[in-house]
Amino acid sequence: MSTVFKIQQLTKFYGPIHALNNVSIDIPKGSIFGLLGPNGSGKTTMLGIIMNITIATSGTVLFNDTPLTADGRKKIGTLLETPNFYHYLSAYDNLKITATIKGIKNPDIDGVLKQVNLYERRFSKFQTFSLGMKQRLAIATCLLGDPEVMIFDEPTNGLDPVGINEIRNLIKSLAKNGKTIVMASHLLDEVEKVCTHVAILKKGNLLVQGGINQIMNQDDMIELNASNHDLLLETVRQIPHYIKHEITDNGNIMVYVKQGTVDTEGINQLCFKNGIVLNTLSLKTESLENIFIGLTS
Ligand SMILES: Nc1ncnc2c1ncn2[C@@H]1O[C@H](COP(=O)(O)OP(=O)(O)OP(=O)(O)O)[C@@H](O)[C@H]1O
Repeated sequence: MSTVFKIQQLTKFYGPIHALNNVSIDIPKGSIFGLLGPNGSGKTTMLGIIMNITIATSGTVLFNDTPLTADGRKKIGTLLETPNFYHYLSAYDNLKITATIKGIKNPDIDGVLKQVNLYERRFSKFQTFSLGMKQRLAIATCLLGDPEVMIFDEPTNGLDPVGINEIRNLIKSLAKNGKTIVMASHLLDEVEKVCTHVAILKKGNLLVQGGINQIMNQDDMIELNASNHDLLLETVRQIPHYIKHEITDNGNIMVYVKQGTVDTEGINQLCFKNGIVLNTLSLKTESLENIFIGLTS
């Protein structure tokens, strides 16, 4: 996978505030790249530097292996804040005006409206749109110049679950059609469901980056319980590839085994051989939220 953005040793000071500390990130072509971090961790600063809006104190950003030029900038669509739309004009007319302001010649407005699934409503007034539709129209403005990369800051901010789902599906379909998406988000569940790659920042430091599967590639967990709790506690240590166990809030036993080795049938047989009848046996996966909290707390 080639790299769209190569961010190298980026450092940013705002006066005494150290917003980014020697951060290096590779953003692969075709990825949906989630930039995560608690408030004030440097996400917006990072996006600003990528877009040449904010000047780095030191470090470099390469776009397709070269420093970002005005021509390169045209290949990047950004949605860092919600654009102003005319409430009494249609989706079509709003996009026509945006294209004129952006100096885009012969914009494919119909094509863009189809991509964001608003073509059927192209002649409806903006004020009749749901929040999700308004945000899809905002994303449509980024698509007007047919960018290679799209950068979003909190793209589902303020949307209800239906709107969030609409944007999630749209982002996935844009990536399927070859766009690279970079998005800053607080919503870990959203990132887990949408992103192919993530980087986690904390106080300007990069904690982890990589493919979502690689980052989520934690040990397997099995939740167990039986009426003979004490005997079960002794037995769990005999489970092949046992690492550790914890007691959960509801009194079950969470057993961690080496990733990819879990054998639920074997665990059931082992318990039964030891005179234990399990009343709970379920395979669990670590959520990105748990990993994030573990890394940032
Ligand atoms: N223009 C500025 N002047 C001074 N300090 C700034 C400026 N912009 C950001 N900062 C500081 O830099 C640090 C990183 O801020 P940044 O907005 O990049 O983080 P963030 O992860 O995007 O936060 P949030 O999730 O709250 O938007 C914070 O301490 C912030 O207060």
